[in-house]
Amino acid sequence: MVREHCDRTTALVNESSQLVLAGHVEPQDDLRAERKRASFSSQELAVVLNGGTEVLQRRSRLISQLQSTSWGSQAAVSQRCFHSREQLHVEGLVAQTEIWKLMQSGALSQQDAKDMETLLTLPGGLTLHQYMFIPTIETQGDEEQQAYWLPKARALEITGAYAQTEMGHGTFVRGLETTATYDRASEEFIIHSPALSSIKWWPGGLGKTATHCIMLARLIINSKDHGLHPFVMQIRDLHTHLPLAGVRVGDIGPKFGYNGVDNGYLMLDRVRIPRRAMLMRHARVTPDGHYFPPSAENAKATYGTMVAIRALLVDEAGWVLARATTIAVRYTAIRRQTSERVGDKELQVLDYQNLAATLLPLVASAYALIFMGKASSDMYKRFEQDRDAGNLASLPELHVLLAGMKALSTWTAADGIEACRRGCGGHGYSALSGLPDLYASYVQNVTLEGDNNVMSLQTARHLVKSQEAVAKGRRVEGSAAYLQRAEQELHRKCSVQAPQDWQTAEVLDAALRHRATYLAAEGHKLLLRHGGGKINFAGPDWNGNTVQLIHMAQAHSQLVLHTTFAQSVHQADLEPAARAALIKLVALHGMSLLLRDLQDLFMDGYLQAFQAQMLVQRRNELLLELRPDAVALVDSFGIADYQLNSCLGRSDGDVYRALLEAASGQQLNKTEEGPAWNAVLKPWLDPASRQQARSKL
Ligand SMILES: CCCCCCCCCCCCCCCCCC(=O)SCCNC(=O)CCNC(=O)[C@H](O)C(C)(C)COP(=O)(O)OP(=O)(O)OC[C@H]1O[C@@H](n2cnc3c(N)ncnc32)[C@H](O)[C@@H]1OP(=O)(O)O
Ligand SMILES: Cc1cc2nc3c(=O)[nH]c(=O)nc-3n(C[C@H](O)[C@H](O)[C@H](O)COP(=O)(O)OP(=O)(O)OC[C@H]3O[C@@H](n4cnc5c(N)ncnc54)[C@H](O)[C@@H]3O)c2cc1C
Repeated sequence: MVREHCDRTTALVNESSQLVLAGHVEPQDDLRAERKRASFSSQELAVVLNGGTEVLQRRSRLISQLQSTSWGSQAAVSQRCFHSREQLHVEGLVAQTEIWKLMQSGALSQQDAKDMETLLTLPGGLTLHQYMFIPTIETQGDEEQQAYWLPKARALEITGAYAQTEMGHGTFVRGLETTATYDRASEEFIIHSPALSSIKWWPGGLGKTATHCIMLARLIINSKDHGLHPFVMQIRDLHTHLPLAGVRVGDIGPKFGYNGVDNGYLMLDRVRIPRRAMLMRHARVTPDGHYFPPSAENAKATYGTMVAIRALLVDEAGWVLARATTIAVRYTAIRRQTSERVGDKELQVLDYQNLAATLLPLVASAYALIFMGKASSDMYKRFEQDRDAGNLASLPELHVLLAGMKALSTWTAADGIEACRRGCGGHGYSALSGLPDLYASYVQNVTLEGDNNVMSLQTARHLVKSQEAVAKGRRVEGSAAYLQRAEQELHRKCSVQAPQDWQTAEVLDAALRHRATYLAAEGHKLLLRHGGGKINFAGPDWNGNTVQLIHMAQAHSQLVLHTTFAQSVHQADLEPAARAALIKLVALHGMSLLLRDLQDLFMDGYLQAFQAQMLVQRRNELLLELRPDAVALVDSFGIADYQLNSCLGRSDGDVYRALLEAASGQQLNKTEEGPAWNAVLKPWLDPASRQQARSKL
């Protein structure tokens, strides 16, 4: 029936094709023309961005494999937006367990399995098992504990969640309330939720999937509180999947998006777990109740899994924004709207300056974040190697860099998806565009794994401390090392004399560096003034100035992001035409960052009005120069139609046919009269039924 309906509508469209206006252009022709006029080869750039031809080939192989399954077929993927929470939950788990099976049989490597899940973009109840439960045991369990838990977790004999956040506290980790009281007589911990606010609330997979969790609880021995520690805790029976005695567990209900995942709650009534359930790589409790705390440099070891995930989130942000911009740029290149006279060729909406000024800087941000993601994961890998050799010296720098970058990257990606959606007009509001779901399931990233404001304030704390160190004549290393020259920097003025000057890397770097230095110096001064010459990192001095401090951290992270982008393009193995386009993109990125907060550069007289006008002029010229490469730039992300799952973003540009087919094929169109006809509409609208009803009165 659905198929018939679809065929009929398509036939109608074909029949009426002789009636089209003279200026009509087929969308596919528009995309073909866009590709023809690009200045570089998107295939070659895609190889560089994705890390080699093998990566791209491997990905297409994985997509073919997915398409040959019932759970990963194109039809299954495109039907997802019509499904209920329960369906999505089961579908997510089917896909994850099937992928797990392939991995265990040796048909997929661990990396293949992760990539397959990314391609499928169907999060499930096992995501936290992979990304937080297993890694926490790997990094915080001792050898014996790893040998006991990891084989079971990897074989999926148990499944885990990461239970840290509680109803009353997510941000303030030190304030969590669940207790783990040691009972020396039985050599057990008693895990208990002492208040409503202490109920674990939010952990992914905890609601209906997990049999176990990493339980973050305060360790109490002989009434002494030793603060937060991780425990591996069983919550469900392995035969029946029912909660164990003393455990109340469930799903927290529908969310803004991400609804296939069973984020859960967990309430514990004095549940006993063995002493060796406490992960003891860093801190230990002996059978007779002696506590050995972690060494000073491992003091923040309990926070380790969060740092790892923040690195992943930075890596993910650029690719998510790449998906959104691919959809929006391709669509706005085929979408034509308005001509002076009816019947003339209408303009591609991407040629309106307002759209180019929205979308092209977002394309630049996606590139910047992809390069930043690579740099962050390289940095994290180096830290892992050092950590495994017992050296944690790089953790403080890694934490402050990733905290600020997690905030900047997820804010940029989330806001960018929504801007892409709006840029697509009415069709952007349709779920068939792929953008509403992408936004709804992505925007959580500005909150989870450390709310972005809070993360920015961690970076701000470090910047203020660095300013303090410089003032006291101490050296500052790492990403804030530029503050070493704050004194000289604050006397500098912008050197721009002509619009073209804004294009040079030195000028843009200098302006972004000046802005970050100025804001750090101002933030430092502000806190000194409020503290009467002393800096307080808590209390009213700090809490009453967080707007300025967050802004300061953002300026710092933007500087790091931009310089990493510029350096990465400089070092990348690119053909000359692609390099030329990317150099322009780097410039657009820097200019867009400056234009967003231009007032900062006026505050201390760094910039003059004529220089600001030149910046706007040069940015506008750059939009025109980059416009012919817009489609090639998004094609270069190399994102397959399968993964885009969007009627608007499809690579052949056949958008309108795709919309019609997807709309007419859906469940609500299963019957011509619609599901409400018989019971609801018919008694009102059908004259015979009305007559019958009246005669019964
Ligand atoms: C194509 C690629 C795509 C790949 C696909 C990948 C897809 C990704 C998939 C990922 C799936 C995972 C989904 C994740 C789901 C969400 C899970 C959660 O939310 S779980 C729940 C997540 N929950 C959260 O994130 C909670 C957020 N809250 C917190 O993290 C903390 O409470 C706090 C950091 C805000 C404060 O902590 P507090 O203890 O009060 O600390 P103070 O402020 O007093 O500062 C004292 C000192 O400590 C220092 N320091 C601090 N942290 C760290 C660290 N980590 N380390 C080192 N140091 C650290 C700090 O710098 C300072 O140093 P100094 O200045 O003295 O030298
Ligand atoms: C989809 C999703 C999945 C999640 N998955 C997990 C999981 O698997 N495991 C888990 O343990 N947790 C999980 N969480 C919880 C998540 O980590 C927390 O929601 C997050 O850390 C924010 O904490 P909160 O909710 O307490 O926000 P709050 O801290 O209550 O934030 C409320 C507001 O107050 C502001 N604020 C709070 N403190 C400060 C401060 N010190 N300074 C300035 N502003 C402040 C914030 O910026 C925010 O605007 C998940 C959350 C979501 C949304």
